[in-house]
Amino acid sequence: MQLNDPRLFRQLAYVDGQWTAGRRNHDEPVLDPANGETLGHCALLDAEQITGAVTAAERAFAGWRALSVEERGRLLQRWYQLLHEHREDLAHLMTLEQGKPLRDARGEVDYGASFIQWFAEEARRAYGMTIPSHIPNALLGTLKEPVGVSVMITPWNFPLAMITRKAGAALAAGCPVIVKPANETPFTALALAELAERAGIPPGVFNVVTGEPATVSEVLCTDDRVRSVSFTGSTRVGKLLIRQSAGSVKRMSLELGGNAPFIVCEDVDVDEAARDAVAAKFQTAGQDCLAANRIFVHRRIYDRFLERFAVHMKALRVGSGMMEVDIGPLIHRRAVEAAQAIVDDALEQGARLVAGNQSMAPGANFFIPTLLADITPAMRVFREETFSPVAGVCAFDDDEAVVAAANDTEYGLAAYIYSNDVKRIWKMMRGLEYGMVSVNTLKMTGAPIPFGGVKQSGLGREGGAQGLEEYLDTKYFCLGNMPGPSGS
Ligand SMILES: NC(=O)c1ccc[n+]([C@@H]2O[C@H](COP(=O)([O-])OP(=O)(O)OC[C@H]3O[C@@H](n4cnc5c(N)ncnc54)[C@H](O)[C@@H]3O)[C@@H](O)[C@H]2O)c1
Ligand SMILES: N[C@@H](CC=O)C(=O)O
Repeated sequence: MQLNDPRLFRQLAYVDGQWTAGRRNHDEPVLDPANGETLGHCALLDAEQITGAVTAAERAFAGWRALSVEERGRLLQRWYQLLHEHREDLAHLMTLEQGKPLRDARGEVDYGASFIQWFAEEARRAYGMTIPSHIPNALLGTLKEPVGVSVMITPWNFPLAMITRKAGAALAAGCPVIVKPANETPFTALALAELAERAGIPPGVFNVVTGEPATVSEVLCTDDRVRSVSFTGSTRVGKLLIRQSAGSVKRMSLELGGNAPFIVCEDVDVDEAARDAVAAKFQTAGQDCLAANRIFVHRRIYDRFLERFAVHMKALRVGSGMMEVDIGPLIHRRAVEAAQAIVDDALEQGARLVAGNQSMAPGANFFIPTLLADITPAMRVFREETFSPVAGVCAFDDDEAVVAAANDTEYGLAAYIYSNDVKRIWKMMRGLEYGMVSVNTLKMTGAPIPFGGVKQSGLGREGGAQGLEEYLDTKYFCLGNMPGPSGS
């Protein structure tokens, strides 16, 4: 692997400041999704080694929480700077293991780094409060304290930002962290560990464990010393982690699947809306929790929208992320088969194939952008998060009906509205059962905003002031029998 700094390519787990192999060198290959070649191996730690990571984090907790916010902030700022200095290497590692175009990978390094900087500053504002006393001669108030050892289980689609959005907050709050990245994309996470070490983050404070997912989660979610579990991934695995963590009643933050509606009203510029819908659908090859999954278009502009959508979609270049492309490979062959099954199901049930010819795919893991018109709620493309470059579009006539159709899902992460009528936008926005609604723009995320969903899309928020709260407990205090006036 050609990196400017070869030491960023780590194949061992990082526990208590030590690069750690699996017992008997137990490991598994990590493949380049663009060509199936082996990039390297990730260590498979056993249950005892995972427990060792909890012990290390628990040991490191006292020292880390005792640092002033300025000292923790300085270390995090140094980590942030190192991410920028090594932006090109991090982006290369990410493209190789995840497949996304290099341009997008660079964007993710910037996006991911921004969370570290944000939380390094935001930790200064972890204010408690004083409470006007109802008890004579007492002083009442609250303090914010770090929750303790925090576990982060993250997906392969955003191998860097899904870690830093959690770890930036937890570390800033004073919590030690154990990250379990997806086995498809461990190298970006391990490079983050290398840079955390160089930034001076002490041993045991930032750990990256790799292993068989079910074993790792079982050990971490059932260990009493782990006080918080933050997970980004599928709703299926999220539910499993809730069950595993129930026995020890942990704090849980869950960023789960989405099934985003993209609603286009008839008063918009049709070409611009179609261009944005294409971008919202095909970002990260459709493997994005914010991807427009169901596109609802007012009947008056339906045909023209489909025509413009197809034009913009066909302009997307598909190929290895190392080349000048817009869409890289899907993460593995199973994802290609799943996308094809969703297309087949829709066609069998009467959807219209407007564009998309899978015979043009440049390799086994690639899926050619596909446009299906006239989709209905009976189809999988409507009900499921497709997580692939398959776009499903249908027409609507009435605002109330389209909001009801958009809400007809167990998910509630993000929704999009395109219109120029402010009263109509407001009414729709209030009616949509989603954690995030983006109006006339695709760009809605960033470090200062509370990212998260409702319904089965998750619990809690990441980013913004709310993101820090996920790693803080509120301690109430009552100082009784104090001199002086009370209740003021
Ligand atoms: N809401 C968000 O912010 C957000 C962001 C990114 C991805 N996602 C969601 O993530 C999903 C895609 O990611 P994915 O395929 O990596 O999800 P996934 O649930 O399969 O995997 C996520 C993580 O869980 C681990 N895991 C898998 N099976 C497990 C098991 N049986 N026990 C314990 N851990 C297990 C994986 O190794 C990985 O680290 C999509 O549903 C997407 O919407 C959500
Ligand atoms: N695109 C999302 C991640 C979802 O997959 C983000 O911006 O955080």
